[in-house]
Amino acid sequence: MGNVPSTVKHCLNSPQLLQEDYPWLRSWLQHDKEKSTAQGFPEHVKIVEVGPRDGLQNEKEIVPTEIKIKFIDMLSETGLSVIEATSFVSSKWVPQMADHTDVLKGIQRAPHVRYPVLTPNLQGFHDAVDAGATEVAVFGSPSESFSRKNINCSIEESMVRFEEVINSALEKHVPVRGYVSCVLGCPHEGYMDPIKVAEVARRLYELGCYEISLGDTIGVGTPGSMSKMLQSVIKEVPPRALAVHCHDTYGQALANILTALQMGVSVVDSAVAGLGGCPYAQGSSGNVSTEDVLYMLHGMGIGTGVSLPKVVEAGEFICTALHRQTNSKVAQAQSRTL
Ligand SMILES: CC(C)(COP(=O)([O-])OP(=O)([O-])OC[C@H]1O[C@@H](n2cnc3c(N)ncnc32)[C@H](O)[C@@H]1OP(=O)([O-])[O-])[C@@H](O)C(=O)NCCC(=O)NCCSC(=O)C[C@@](C)(O)CC(=O)[O-]
Repeated sequence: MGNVPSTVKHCLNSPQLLQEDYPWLRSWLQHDKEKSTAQGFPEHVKIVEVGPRDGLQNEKEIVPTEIKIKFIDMLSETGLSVIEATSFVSSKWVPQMADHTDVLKGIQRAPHVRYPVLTPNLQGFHDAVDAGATEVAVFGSPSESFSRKNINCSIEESMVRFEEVINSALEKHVPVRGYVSCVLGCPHEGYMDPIKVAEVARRLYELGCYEISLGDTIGVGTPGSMSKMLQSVIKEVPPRALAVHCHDTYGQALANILTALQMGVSVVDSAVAGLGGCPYAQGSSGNVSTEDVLYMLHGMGIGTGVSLPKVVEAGEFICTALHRQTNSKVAQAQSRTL
């Protein structure tokens, strides 16, 4: 094994799926004849790619619209089934998303891909539908302070707005996803009571959101706090309707995701190259990188339908455009190895 690059040595027990990503690994990989999905984990995980929205919304320099469009078009070729494209929020609040209509109209929609967009209120919802959105997401928080800082209203006011959006959306047969931010900690209030998290998740679910994404917005969670929070949320919302959305500020994201998968969650939000951060959550770093999530899942024999090499390519494209190094460990390892 002397000539085997160190990044590859780590893969020696990895199963079939990782070999499909990287045929050049095949000669080094031990062939495990048995079905190698790790026990207690789902066989398939849906990845929700949030790079074009959560990944870019906090970028100081405005990313040209054509770069965003090309980025999304590249992601559409990777096998991803959901790519969050942009957000219909106030351009005074988030200037980076001001080109939402042009982005949504400019992308080449692949038939197997859904392109949800964020809509905090009815104005955003109507603008989104006029621009061609066929799926939207509302975003709330169990933290009163974060709600006011992020969407300029109290939790109760936000629920009224979300109900309006959800009712209008359902009338038009537009599915709505619900985010709950700061589920493992808030930049303003610190510890978040899992009961409060569960309450907001339940309300969004009861209002008609088909899926609730639980966001560790500032990436402070650990497998312990993730497990405690999920135990509480699962009492109110079934795990099949839950997703986890982990930022990687403290390097805990993959461990937190693994914990969620063991508890029955099978939808994971991530951003190519680990881009991202919330403009109203100081100190938050990027999302967990899609490349790293795919590498872990495929290495465990869990299917995603997504091509890791194509995602790495999309990551290289956007990092070049942003004049930035990737945050993905897998992409970094690839560039050292190849
Ligand atoms: C929610 C608002 C719009 C309320 O903004 P507001 O200022 O309170 O709204 P308002 O109703 O008082 O209206 C004031 C002005 O905003 C306009 N306005 C009103 N609504 C819209 C709209 N939808 N789109 C465009 N413009 C809008 C409205 O037309 C008016 O314009 P003016 O008359 O002054 O010219 C504002 O606070 C906002 O845009 N916030 C930005 C929130 C945001 O995008 N945050 C980041 C995403 S959330 C996140 O990152 C967390 C998440 C989801 O990723 C999960 C995680 O990581 O954990």
